[in-house]
Formats: sequence, structure tokens, C-alpha cells
Amino acid sequence: MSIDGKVALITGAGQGIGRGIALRLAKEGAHIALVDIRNDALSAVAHEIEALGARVTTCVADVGDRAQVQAAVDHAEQELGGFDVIVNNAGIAQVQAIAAVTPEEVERIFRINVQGTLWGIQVAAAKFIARGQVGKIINACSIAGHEGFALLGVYSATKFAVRALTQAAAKEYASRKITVNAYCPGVVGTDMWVEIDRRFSDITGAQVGETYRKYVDGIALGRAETAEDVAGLVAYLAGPDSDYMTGQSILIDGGMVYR
Ligand SMILES: NC(=O)C1=CN([C@@H]2O[C@H](COP(=O)(O)OP(=O)(O)OC[C@H]3O[C@@H](n4cnc5c(N)ncnc54)[C@H](O)[C@@H]3O)[C@@H](O)[C@H]2O)C=CC1
Ligand SMILES: CC(=O)C(C)=O
Repeated sequence: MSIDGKVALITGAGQGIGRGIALRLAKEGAHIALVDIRNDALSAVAHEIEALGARVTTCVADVGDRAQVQAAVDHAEQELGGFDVIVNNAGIAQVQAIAAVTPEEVERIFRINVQGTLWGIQVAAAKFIARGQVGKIINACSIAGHEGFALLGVYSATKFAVRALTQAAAKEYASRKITVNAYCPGVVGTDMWVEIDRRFSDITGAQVGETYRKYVDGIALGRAETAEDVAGLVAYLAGPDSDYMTGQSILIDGGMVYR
């Protein structure tokens, strides 16, 4: 198994895409550190991972707070005896017209989506260097990191920023053989999309479910994405087959945005 025995930390692992990534990496033999702001969700996923026979530890942390990210990485290393992969997956959505968005809303989403990714990159890279080893940094981007979407403008801006950080960090850490890449899903049927759909409905008057259906109808492969679809790409980025890839933000969207 490609990442057998490696230690992987996944943020936002209490549900959705993060949970799917954690389960997939555990199935490939990795030891898993689960990070989220919700302890109850972490416990549930930890039980699923234990049932697969993998080693697992949990840590409640807010990725927008650098000290908490540092504590989570230290905790993973201490509990699991190493540190090889970080998946900076935690993120929030925001549906708002540019004409109506407030400073508070902008600050909140940039703090979690952009600073959360930045602290994850910074802390993980420092840990790899201190341990004298190589490592893999994998960030959650989006189709919205390649194209701005109406009513998702600020969210899109955060994901463009994630793509920029992925490229810059790849260049800064390449000499240390630390790779930095990102996955860019399209429309994944998680709670995030339930919330996006509900907010579109509030703002535009669309029926509940209509926006989601409209987006899914635009997918060439004809179905919504699953967390497992995303996890397959992340397993590749976490393993040795991607050792020669860095700085890339890879679209995995069933055919929505073509670059
Ligand atoms: N669902 C989708 O269609 C897409 C999602 N993405 C990205 O994938 C990532 C995961 O998305 P989903 O699983 O759909 O979201 P989700 O909303 O289902 O799950 C997000 C998880 O992150 C946790 N979280 C939120 N704020 C946090 C914080 N400050 N610190 C730590 N954990 C926090 C939540 O508690 C939750 O468990 C996000 O970065 C999102 O932007 C990208 C493209 C499409
Ligand atoms: C949630 C997300 O990234 C989109 C645009 O679907």
C-alpha cells in the first residue's frame, strides 16, 4: 500500500469531504489524525476508522487560529509517532451578492479558508523540516478557485487565494522536497451544498433544491460528485506516485470547468 504506515492529518474531518479523505487514507494503511471544531463529529469518524483497523487520534482545533493548528500538528506527531501528510481541507461557504457582503462576512471566510490553509502549510512545513524529512501538503481548492461564480464571489476569492498559496508554497519548499498541491472539486453532495442551496433560495427566490439541481445538470458526467471521488485524488496526492508533482490545483469536477 502506497501510504502504509504514514501519518496523515486531515482538517475539517468531522464530516463531508474530510471524512471521506480520512476513511480512504486509513484504508490505504495510513495512521490518521482527525481535526475539526466539532468534537462529537470527530468521535464518530474516529470510531469508523478504528473499525478499519487503523490507528487514529482526534484534536479539536479551529484552523483559523495558528496556535491551535500548531497544537494539532504536535498532538498528531506525539500520538501517532510521526508526521508525513497534511490535508488542509476545512473550509466554509458563503453565498452573498457582492453588493451586500459585509466586512464581518469577508473577515470570517478569509480567516478560515485562507488563513486556515496558510497556517496549515506553514506549521506542517516547519514540522517536516524540523524532523529532517520530506512531506506532502494538500489543500482544498475548488472549481471556484479557477472561475468566479455569481453569489459565490467572496468564496471564490478565498479559493483563488488557496491556489496562489499552493503555487507559492510549492516554489518555497521545493528545495526541501516538500510538495504542495490542491484538489478542486465541483459539486459534492455534502452539508456545504445544502447550505449553499438554501442561501441561493433566500437571495434569489429559487425553490429549495433548484440551485443544486441546476449546478448538477451542468456536469458533463451527469451526476453530483461524492466525497469518495475527491478522496481518490487526495490518496494519489498523498502517495509516492505524485512525488514529481508540485504547485498544482487539480480539477476533479466531472466536467464543469475546463483548464
Ligand atoms: N462540497 C462541495 O461541493 C465543495 C467543497 N469544497 C471544499 O472542500 C472542503 C470541505 O467541504 P465539505 O466537506 O463540503 O464541507 P462541510 O461543511 O460538509 O464540512 C466541513 C467541515 O469542516 C469543519 N470546520 C468548519 N470550520 C472549521 C474550522 N474553523 N476549523 C476546523 N474545522 C472546521 C466543519 O465542522 C465540518 O466538519 C472545503 O474547503 C470546501 O470549500 C470545494 C469544492 C466543492
Ligand atoms: C462549494 C463549491 O466550491 C462550489 C463552487 O460548488
